[in-house]
Amino acid sequence: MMTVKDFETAARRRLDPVHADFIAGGAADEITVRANEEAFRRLRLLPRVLRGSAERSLDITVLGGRARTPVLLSPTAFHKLCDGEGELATARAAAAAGAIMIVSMASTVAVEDIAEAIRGSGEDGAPAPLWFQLYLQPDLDFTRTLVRRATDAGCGALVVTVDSPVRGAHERDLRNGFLDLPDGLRCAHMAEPGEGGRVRQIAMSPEISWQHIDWLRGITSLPILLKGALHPEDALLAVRHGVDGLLLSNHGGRQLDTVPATIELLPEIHAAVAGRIPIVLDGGVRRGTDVVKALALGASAVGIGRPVMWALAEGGEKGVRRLLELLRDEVDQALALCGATGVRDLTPDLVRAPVWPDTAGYAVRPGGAVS
Ligand SMILES: Cc1cc2nc3c(=O)[nH]c(=O)nc-3n(C[C@H](O)[C@H](O)[C@H](O)COP(=O)(O)O)c2cc1C
Ligand SMILES: O=C(O)C(=O)c1ccccc1
Repeated sequence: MMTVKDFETAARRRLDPVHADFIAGGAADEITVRANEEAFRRLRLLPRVLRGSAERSLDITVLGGRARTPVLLSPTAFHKLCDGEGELATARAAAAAGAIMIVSMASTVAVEDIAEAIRGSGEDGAPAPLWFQLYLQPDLDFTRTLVRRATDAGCGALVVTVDSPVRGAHERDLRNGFLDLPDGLRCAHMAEPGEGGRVRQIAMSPEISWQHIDWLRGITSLPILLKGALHPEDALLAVRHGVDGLLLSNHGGRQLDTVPATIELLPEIHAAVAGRIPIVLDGGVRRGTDVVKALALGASAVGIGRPVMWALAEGGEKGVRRLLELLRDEVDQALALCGATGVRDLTPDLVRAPVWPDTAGYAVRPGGAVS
């Protein structure tokens, strides 16, 4: 396994095709799924030379969380579809790599058990942080309980997904009839306590509004990241509502199809928040050079979704370890070739974009410069 692509190919061979489609698929025509990767490919790196970059560090600190790599694990549902150990395997691999892992609300292992599995396993006895992803539920008492569970388990931040007032139209799943988890698997956070307890469905609720963010702000002192706000006006509103960070994400093209690639939106969002809160970006990150481009354009870290699922399917905990290691090596090599010693040296002038409008008819503006 030398590249992320190798994991994708290997996972396809191992997974039930219905599950492979669930992972790879997106909404409707999957235009945004493809756009995320294509947009990274269109950008070009313009390196500096002779800057003496022998000593390099990939360490980052974001929202008080320290990690040994700028690549974090975006929240993805149902890891037990890929490996019997599910999220326990993923979390062990993330801890070994010093990577931040965002536990999905739709995980097949409970956050308490995930936290327990990595306790004391980091290099200095402290693994990189776990964050918890939340779909705000109209049942606020239930939501409050989940927030408390994540907090008590030691999670360092809450990631609130706001791009899902309704579920995206996953046409592959509809055609395949993949509507529910196989027997024996369940969403650990949605089960009522006790054997044979009722398992709730995660509600995607169109009634969720900024008032709910204010409510959440009032019940927790954990940092809150908003995941899935794409419009610069919403980024500004996030700052005004006391949100601590943005996870700039189009859900890997799984919600509204035809939204822009996240890397194309980054300069605009970066300009809008003007350094007041950190931005993490996900969507289409497959190479170390993608990571470097996103960091250069203002992201504090990047997330990966599908690659983690593929690596888990290919080789369980070991697979995810290898994935994180290879991405780390690629980022390190790209840093060296850019004449950078760390994330701080990555600046927007290192990224060049076509100046002509792309086929969608809008211009890419690296660094937020108005063209
Ligand atoms: C199989 C799968 C499950 C996902 N589950 C969740 C989820 O439970 N919550 C969430 O906020 N995002 C979820 N996402 C979106 C990811 O967090 C992330 O935004 C996206 O996968 C990033 O794009 P990438 O797959 O191109 O790296 C999921 C994505 C995939 C592929
Ligand atoms: O598939 C997804 O992208 C996703 O976010 C999700 C949410 C809840 C359950 C399963 C998947």
